[in-house]
Amino acid sequence: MVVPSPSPSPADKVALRAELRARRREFAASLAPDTRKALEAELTAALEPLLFGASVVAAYQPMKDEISPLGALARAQAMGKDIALPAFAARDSRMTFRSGEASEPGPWGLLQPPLTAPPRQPDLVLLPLVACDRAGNRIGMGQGHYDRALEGLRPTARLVGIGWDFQLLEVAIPADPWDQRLDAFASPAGLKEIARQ
Ligand SMILES: Nc1nc2c(c(=O)[nH]1)N(C=O)[C@@H](CNc1ccc(C(=O)N[C@@H](CCC(=O)O)C(=O)O)cc1)CN2
Ligand SMILES: Nc1ncnc2c1ncn2[C@@H]1O[C@H](COP(=O)(O)OP(=O)(O)OP(=O)(O)O)[C@@H](O)[C@H]1O
Repeated sequence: MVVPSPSPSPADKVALRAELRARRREFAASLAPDTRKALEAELTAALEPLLFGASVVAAYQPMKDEISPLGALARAQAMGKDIALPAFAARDSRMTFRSGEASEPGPWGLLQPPLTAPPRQPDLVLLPLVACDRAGNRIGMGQGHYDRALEGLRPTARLVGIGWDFQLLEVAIPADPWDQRLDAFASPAGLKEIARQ
């Protein structure tokens, strides 16, 4: 008898993270620079309508395999919005969002605003991700940085996961109790709103 496969168990989150990180690495390595630029421009276009309604837009300094949200951030800045980026005092400290240029090396290998820059409460957060599913469950880098930082921002902040098209999975991602669900996923293919359950 063929038994339909159940949704993945929590252990599968670890396996999915490893698998999708590998896919992200291979995909990014396969992109010619012009192709990558064109895909990132499509992402900016997909995000633009969301920027108008926001006051404070948070994004991230991309790692080499991640799609860049910096085009959208530049658009937001040109519209006169406040922009913010993640910052950490130390590897084990809580992530905060701060305004200012990503000018200082951070403890996780990413440039960040100086810790003297003012903290911000974004109402639109563009989140990096390894993968997400159609219900808005997200797999990140596995440190819980966003889950913790976003706790206090709900329900006002809109959470939009950002990725290459294939990072939106058809399989369900097992949700942990602390996981913050996404409101939408944006990629070069466009913006997909997540239906509220
Ligand atoms: N571009 C980007 N910025 C981000 C995140 C992210 O996923 N992507 N984060 C999401 O929460 C936060 C930072 N969290 C991170 C958690 C783990 C690793 C990490 O494991 N990086 C390396 C190892 C480098 C190291 O250990 O110093 C790796 O890729 O293996 C990086 C960032 C905030 N900023
Ligand atoms: N709100 C929270 N309070 C306390 N611990 C938390 C909270 N959110 C996450 N954690 C801890 O962080 C760890 C990693 O969580 P998870 O695997 O969901 O990270 P992630 O969403 O993939 O990573 P990131 O947000 O950094 O990209 C979990 O083991 C959990 O114990």
